[in-house]
Amino acid sequence: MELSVQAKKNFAGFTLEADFTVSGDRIGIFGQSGGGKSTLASLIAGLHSPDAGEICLDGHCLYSSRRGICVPPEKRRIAVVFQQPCLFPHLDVRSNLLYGFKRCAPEHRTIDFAVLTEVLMLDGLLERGVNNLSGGEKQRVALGRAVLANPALLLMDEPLSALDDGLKFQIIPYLKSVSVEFGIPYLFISHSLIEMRLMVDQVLPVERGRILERTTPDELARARMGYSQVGYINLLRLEDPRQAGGIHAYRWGETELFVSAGSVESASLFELSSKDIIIFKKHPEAISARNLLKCLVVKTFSSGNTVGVELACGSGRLVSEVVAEAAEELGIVPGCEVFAAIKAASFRKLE
Ligand SMILES: Nc1ncnc2c1ncn2[C@@H]1O[C@H](COP(=O)(O)OP(=O)(O)OP(=O)(O)O)[C@@H](O)[C@H]1O
Repeated sequence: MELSVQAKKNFAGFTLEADFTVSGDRIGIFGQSGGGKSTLASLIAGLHSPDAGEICLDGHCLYSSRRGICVPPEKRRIAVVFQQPCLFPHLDVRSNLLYGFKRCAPEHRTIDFAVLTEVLMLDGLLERGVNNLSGGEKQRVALGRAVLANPALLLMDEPLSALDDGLKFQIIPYLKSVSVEFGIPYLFISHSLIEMRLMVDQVLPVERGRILERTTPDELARARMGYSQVGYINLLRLEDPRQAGGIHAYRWGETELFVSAGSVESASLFELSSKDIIIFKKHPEAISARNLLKCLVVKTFSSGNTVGVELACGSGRLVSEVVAEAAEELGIVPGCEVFAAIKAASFRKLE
């Protein structure tokens, strides 16, 4: 997918100015509340018109003030999924889904209904009224309906914000798999950096109506580390859990990690803040932290007043954070060996 936007939109007290071209299948628009993300999305989808400019998707002009073009929303082949799933309350799941087909020109009706409902795990719910669904199930129906329209672009505006963490991280694999399975590129809008890192390959940060330089979600997380109270969030998929005393032991590549949260049932995604990893230059004799990992410093980077230290622990990577003076005093430079201590309680289970 290639999207180019040169557009200006003025509201009283707010101006959005966008000038970018992106290509790729999983693109994020990230920024704090009020920055202009939804305004940008509405210009792309055609829900609002720019004051001036040009918007093109895959070489087709959707809007051009100069050429007097403004393709109506239903003709843009852009499906939108909002924060709150807007389903028809009087229709069951099947009829809500099939509404997507109706929005689709016959020549584009190529998405296989049975395959889609299987990918989204909706096949057991088709006869159910949508009022009897959980929030996550409703959002999967909204997504299915959008996908059945076989759009050239799926535009998701904060689709996970209304869900609690457990559901959110369960839904993310569905969101990604429909894109892969049916070859539908998406633009994913969120103010959550973790969602960005799990959902997209490239990010356009939006700040006070301006679109900043494109980056990767991980680079963005590193750049913001020193300015964030939560630091850089390491995302670890831990596997093969087992009970170990009162806590749990998980396999992380070649390493075993001890974690207070969790269960013995299945692999899970955990977060671990860069602030919760303590670096020792020498082996500490006796510490209370349950995890002590021998690591190699791969890279260091600055962010605010802190230094990010990228550590290789076998095939796994972690980012720790130390104040600049500590990094200098300890001589933490790429290539040196260190020990990383992590308390079992520092891991937070996401799914
Ligand atoms: N129709 C409108 N009329 C007037 N002002 C508007 C309109 N739509 C948005 N705005 C203003 O434009 C600014 C950007 O809003 P927008 O919804 O695009 O931000 P956002 O980044 O999506 O925020 P959030 O994450 O809170 O949804 C805000 O100051 C908002 O009040």
